[in-house]
Amino acid sequence: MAIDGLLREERYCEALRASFAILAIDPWSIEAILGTARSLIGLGEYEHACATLSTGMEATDSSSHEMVELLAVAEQLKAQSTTGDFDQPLRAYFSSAAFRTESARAGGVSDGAFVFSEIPVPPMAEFLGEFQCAPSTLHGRGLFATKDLEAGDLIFATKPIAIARGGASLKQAVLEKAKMPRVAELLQYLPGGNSAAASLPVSLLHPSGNLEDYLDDDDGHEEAAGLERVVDAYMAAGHKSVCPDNVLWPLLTLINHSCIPSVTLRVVGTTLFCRAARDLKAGEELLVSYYGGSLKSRLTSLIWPSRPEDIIVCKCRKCELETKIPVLYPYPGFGKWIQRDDVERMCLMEEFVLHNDFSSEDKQVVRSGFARHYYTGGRPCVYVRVPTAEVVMEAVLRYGCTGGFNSCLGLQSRLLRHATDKAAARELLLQSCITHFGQALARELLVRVEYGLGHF
Ligand SMILES: C[S@@+](CC[C@H](N)C(=O)[O-])C[C@H]1O[C@@H](n2cnc3c(N)ncnc32)[C@H](O)[C@@H]1O
Repeated sequence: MAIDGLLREERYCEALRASFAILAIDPWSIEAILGTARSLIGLGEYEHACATLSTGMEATDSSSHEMVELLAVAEQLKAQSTTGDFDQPLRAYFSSAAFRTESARAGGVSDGAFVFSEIPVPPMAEFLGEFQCAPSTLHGRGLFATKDLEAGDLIFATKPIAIARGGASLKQAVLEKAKMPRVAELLQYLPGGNSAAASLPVSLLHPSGNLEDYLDDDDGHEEAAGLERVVDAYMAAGHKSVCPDNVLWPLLTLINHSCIPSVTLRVVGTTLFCRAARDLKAGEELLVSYYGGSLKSRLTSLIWPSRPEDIIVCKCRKCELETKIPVLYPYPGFGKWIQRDDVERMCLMEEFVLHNDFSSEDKQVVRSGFARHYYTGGRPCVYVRVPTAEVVMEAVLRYGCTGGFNSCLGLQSRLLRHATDKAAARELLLQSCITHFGQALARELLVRVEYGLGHF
C-alpha cells in the first residue's frame, strides 16, 4: 500500500518502513521524507520528525510548501509535548492543509482558522504529564497526580493502543499491535497480564527514543499466544462504560471510579484528553466517573453499564459517606439514579445531612451527589428545600462532569436563569465549561447557553 494510504489508516510503523525503503534507494525523495516525518509525528516522535524535515530540506534544497508547513506543525507539537498546551498545535493542525483529511476536504464547517467537528484531532497528539501508577485504597492500582494541578490542567492526552474499524474485532487489532515489543510489554500490565498487579511504569507510555521499539518484532510470535490470554481477559473484564468496544486506551484501564471524579475525559477524534476537574494536590488519585458522559457529537459516548457484572460496590468518598446516612443506606447511591418519587427520601437525606456532625466539606460532597436531581425534566422538581442556584452551580462546577453533556449544560442554563447574582453565576458557568470541555468548546457552549440553542 502507498505511504499515504498507510498514514491515513494510522499504520505508522508500516509507513515508516515503506518510507525508509524508498529513502534507501532515493535519499532525496520528497515523498519519502514527508512520509518519514508524518510517521514519526504519528508515533509521537516530534523531535525526530523535526530533524528529518530540517535535514531533508537542506539535503534536497527544497522549499516544498508541504515540508515547510509540516515542519511548523512538528515544531509546535514538539513544544506542546513539553508544555501541555494543546490549543496552539490543534489550531495549527486544524488550519494546516498538510493534515487535512479526505473527509475534511469533502467539507468541514469552517470559521476561518478553525474547522469544527468534521476533522479529528491529529492522531499524533500525545502528552503525558505529571502522574504515576500506584496502589489505590479504592482498588488495586490507580493513577495519581505527582504535582499540584489547577482545574483544567491537562494531565495526559493519549492515543489508543488499538482501534478496530469497520466492525473488525478489537482483539485482532490489539494482537496485531502486540507484535511490537513495546506494546507487548505494556499489555502485560493490563488486567489478565503477568504484571497486572504491579504499578505500570509511566515511562512505558512515553514515546521511545528507540525506533526499533515500534517496529514489528519478528521473533515475537511465541509471546503472541500469551498475549491472546491477556487480550481475552481484558475483553472479559474491560469496562465498557469507560473503554468502548472498539477502542483500547491502556491508561483508561488503570483509572478507578469515583462518583465525585477528580478528572474529566474528553475524546476528540481518537485522542483521549484527561484534565483536572478541580484543583488537585500532589498525591491525589485521578478518578473518573465510569457513568459520566462525553461529548457525543465529538466521538465516543461513555455508556451506562449494561451488564450486572459491570456494577461495582463503590468505595468512593461519597458512597462511603452515604453508608453513614440511615435513610439512604442500604440504598446504593452508586449506579442508581434517584427517581422523581424519591423526593421524599431526598428531603430526609437533606435533613440528616444538615443536622448531624458532617463537616461542611462532607455535606457538600453528599449533597452534590444529588445536585442534578434538584432540577429534573426541564423544571425544578417539587423539592421543598431548593438550594440557591449558587450552591448547586458550585456543585455542578465541581461534579458536573459526572453528568451527560446536555443535562449538565441544561442544568447550568436553568440555574443561570434562577440565579440571584447573574454575573457571578455566569462566571462560574464559564469556568465550569472551560474546566470540563476546554477553551475551544467553552466558547461554543456559552453561545448555546446564552442564545438558548439546543434542546434545554
Ligand atoms: C479499570 S479497572 C481500574 C484499575 C484497577 N484498580 C487495577 O488495579 O487494575 C476497574 C476496576 O477497579 C475497581 N474499582 C474501580 N473504582 C472503584 C471504586 N470506586 N470502588 C471499588 N472498586 C473500584 C473495580 O473492581 C473495577 O472493576
